[in-house]
Amino acid sequence: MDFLKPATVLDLKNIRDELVKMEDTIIFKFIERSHFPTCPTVYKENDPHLPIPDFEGSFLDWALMHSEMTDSQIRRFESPDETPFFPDKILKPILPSIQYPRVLASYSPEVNFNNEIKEVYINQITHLISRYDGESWENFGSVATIDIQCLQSLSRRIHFGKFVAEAKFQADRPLYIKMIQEKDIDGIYRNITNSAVEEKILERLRVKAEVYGVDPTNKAGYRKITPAYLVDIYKKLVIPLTKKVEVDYLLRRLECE
Ligand SMILES: C=C(O[C@@H]1C=C(C(=O)O)C=C[C@H]1O)C(=O)O
Repeated sequence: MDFLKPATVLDLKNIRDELVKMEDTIIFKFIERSHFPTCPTVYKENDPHLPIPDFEGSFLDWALMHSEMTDSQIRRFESPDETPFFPDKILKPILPSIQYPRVLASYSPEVNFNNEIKEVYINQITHLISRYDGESWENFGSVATIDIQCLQSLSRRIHFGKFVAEAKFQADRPLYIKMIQEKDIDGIYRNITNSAVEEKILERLRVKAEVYGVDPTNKAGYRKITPAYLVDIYKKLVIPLTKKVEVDYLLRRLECE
C-alpha cells in the first residue's frame, strides 16, 4: 500500500494485509506493557501525588499530548492513516508538506474515536495485559512511553476502518447510497461485516500468541498475556471499534457525493 498511489490504498486485499501486519505491532507493544503493573496513578487526572505544572489532566495525557505535538512537527499527522488524540494541539510540520492524493472523504479527520480507544485501553485492556494490579513509582515514565505506543498502534488499526469503508463504498455505491439515504445503520453494519475474515483474524491471533510466547514464565500471582486475552481484546474491543469507524464514516459519505 502506497498512500501516494490511491489505487493501492483502496484495494481491500492490500488493506487487509496491512491489518495483518498491525497485529504483530500490537502484540509486541502489549508484551512490552505486560512487564509493568497497572500503575493507576499514570491515568489519574490531576493526581496530588503526581503534580504536573500548568496542565489539567493525567500524566499519560500530558506525555501523549507532548509526544503528538513533536510528532506533528515531523509530519506524522499529514499521513492519512494517522489520527491524533489531541487534534487541537497539532503543530505545523518543520518538514515540507506532502500532498497525498485524496483517498478518503474530506470529513475523514473528524471520524476520530481516540477518546473511546483511550478509555477502553485504560479501563479494560491494561487490566488484562499488565503484570499485576498495583503501582511501580519508578516506572511511570516507561509505562507512559509504552502506553503511547500501544494507543497509537490501536488507533491506527481501528481508524484503518475508514479505508475499509471507502473501499466497500466504492465497490457497491448503489447499495451503500441507498442504506445511507435511508439511515439504515443495521443494514450498513450487516454489509460491512465479514464474519469469515473476522474468524480468520481471531484464529491467527491465537496462533501468533502461542508462537510469540506471550505467555511468560508462570509466576504465581502475576498476570500474563494469554492467547485468550488477545483474542478477547480483538473480538470484544478492536474489531467492534473498527466497525464503528466504518459505520460512522459511511453515514456521512453522501456529504461528498
Ligand atoms: C476490516 C474489515 O471490516 C470488518 C472488520 C473487521 C476487523 O475489524 O477485523 C474484519 C472484517 C469485517 O467484519 C474487513 O472487511 O476486512
